[in-house]
Amino acid sequence: MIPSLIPSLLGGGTLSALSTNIKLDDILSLAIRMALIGLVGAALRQWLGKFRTQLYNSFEWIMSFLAQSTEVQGQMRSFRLLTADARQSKRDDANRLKRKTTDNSSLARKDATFVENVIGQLSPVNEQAIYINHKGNYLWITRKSKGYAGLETTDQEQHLEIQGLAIQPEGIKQFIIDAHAQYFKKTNEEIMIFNLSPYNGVWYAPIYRPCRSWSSVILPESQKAPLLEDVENFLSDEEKHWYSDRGIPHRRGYLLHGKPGSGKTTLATAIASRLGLDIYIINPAARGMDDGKLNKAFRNCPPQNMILIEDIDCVMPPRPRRGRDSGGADADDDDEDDFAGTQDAADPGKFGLARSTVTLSGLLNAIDGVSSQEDCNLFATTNHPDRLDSALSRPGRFDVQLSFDDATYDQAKSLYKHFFPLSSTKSQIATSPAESVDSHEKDTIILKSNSSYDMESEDELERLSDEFANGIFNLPSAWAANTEEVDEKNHLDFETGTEFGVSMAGLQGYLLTYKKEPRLAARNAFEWSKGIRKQMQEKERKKRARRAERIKMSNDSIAKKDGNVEARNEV
Ligand SMILES: Nc1ncnc2c1ncn2[C@@H]1O[C@H](COP(=O)(O)OP(=O)(O)OP(=O)(O)O)[C@@H](O)[C@H]1O
Repeated sequence: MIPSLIPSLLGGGTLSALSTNIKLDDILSLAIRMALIGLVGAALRQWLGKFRTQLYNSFEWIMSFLAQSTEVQGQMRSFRLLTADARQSKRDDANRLKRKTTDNSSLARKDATFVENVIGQLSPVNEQAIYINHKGNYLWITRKSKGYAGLETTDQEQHLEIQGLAIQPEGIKQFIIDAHAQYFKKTNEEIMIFNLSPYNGVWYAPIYRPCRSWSSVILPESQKAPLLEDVENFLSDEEKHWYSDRGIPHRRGYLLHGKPGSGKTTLATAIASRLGLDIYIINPAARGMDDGKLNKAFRNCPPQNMILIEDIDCVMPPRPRRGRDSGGADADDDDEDDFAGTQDAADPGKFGLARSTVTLSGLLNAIDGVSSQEDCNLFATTNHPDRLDSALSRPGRFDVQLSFDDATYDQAKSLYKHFFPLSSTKSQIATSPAESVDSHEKDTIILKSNSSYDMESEDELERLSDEFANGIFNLPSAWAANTEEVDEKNHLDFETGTEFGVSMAGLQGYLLTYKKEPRLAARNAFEWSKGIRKQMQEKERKKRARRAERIKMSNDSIAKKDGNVEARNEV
């Protein structure tokens, strides 16, 4: 009946009726089917489950999942390609660092990276639902934002709305579980590092880095082993219950302090690698930071991980410049420009971010306020422990403190041996059964198999490492026989008796220039350290001259004041 009415509705002529008769039937049946689907859909939609990405950065990891699922990418008809999204969804696979490509040109590598990271990682546009079939469950995902038209909104103002069918109650849940698992998936050889957005205090997508092997951190075992044990013990269930039974917040702080480039961050990374912890890095002095964002960052950091505050002294207000202001002779003005407080307030800085306004009380509150995260290790590093407020070292905040210094003679030797291991060791490790090799030591193996020099014997390695360390510390070769005496001479120039120090980072930089020439590295060490010595002496000379100048100016000004007083008295 209905089909027969249509031709007349369309104008009724015989011609049109004849030519459209079959097509109209098709169209009609299609329309009826669509109407039915619409009706069923509308009915089902009444029962849809809904999820909004507002918790635990779920916006980030679901976007990342959408960007990396080939199934979803194939279904995506409308998309946007923004660098911000690409960064967000990028999975910076640490294994890529180790991957070998047949075409080794940097252009080919760049192309491959671009294809992997950007093309094929498309993000949905706002307000347009994408329909996906995730493991047989139908889902509607809509990206929404509270931003203003035409303006790119920040992550915080955006969310995803996920809808699923009521008859598939597990659909949304399964999708969220899978998206979460993929985002936080890492291999045993990777470590996840999270950085904080200074715009809104939300954790960015993680970057993946190869684990730092325990043996590559060259510090006395008596220094690093107890620290590892302490962290491991703290994270154990037993310890957690102990704290909770006594109503004590389950937190522990570790302060690593000392000279730059001495291995503070490296040790923290090696501990995280060893215990499989993710690292959440906070830089309170970064532009855009304030107490609120700092607090939020701490709260949103998942438990059983490591929070790492780099250069914690940067939140302290700048000290008065004693030397200049009061004429004191002990001012050290070499390093006064790294405080948050010295950032130029008027300068809008990169991306219009204002200078950090994080306060000491804000930091203390974030660390151990009532609402602060528990069950986390807090690591902080500083080159200036003397600048820290005593409130920070109050018991319960940074209970474990570890001091780091410039390289010692023994460390220099060990670093040399780490760089140029014996070729025989290489074959020994390479032929051992895979399972017997500690996974954390694997990078050492890579280092060995990449080296193309030949070290003849253990004796030669010992002799060259001595030559290297003697060269660095300007010691005659005889000193190597008496290590106790050498230890006493660490950080002193043998000839002049003046202080001399070189960081492990500095030694590493030097050895990197001789990757395949162990003998040359040992032979030239003295010349290299002589250059450093000269630079240090020059720096010291300038510092003394500046001090003398300040003292003179101060004395002149006192004399002038006294002269004025005397003149007035005479008048
Ligand atoms: N003890 C060490 N053992 C092995 N490598 C080290 C050691 N100390 C420093 N290095 C090397 O030097 C570089 C810098 O080290 P790291 O960042 O850990 O120093 P840091 O003490 O945290 O410095 P800063 O105070 O300037 O942040 C790294 O590449 C690391 O490999």
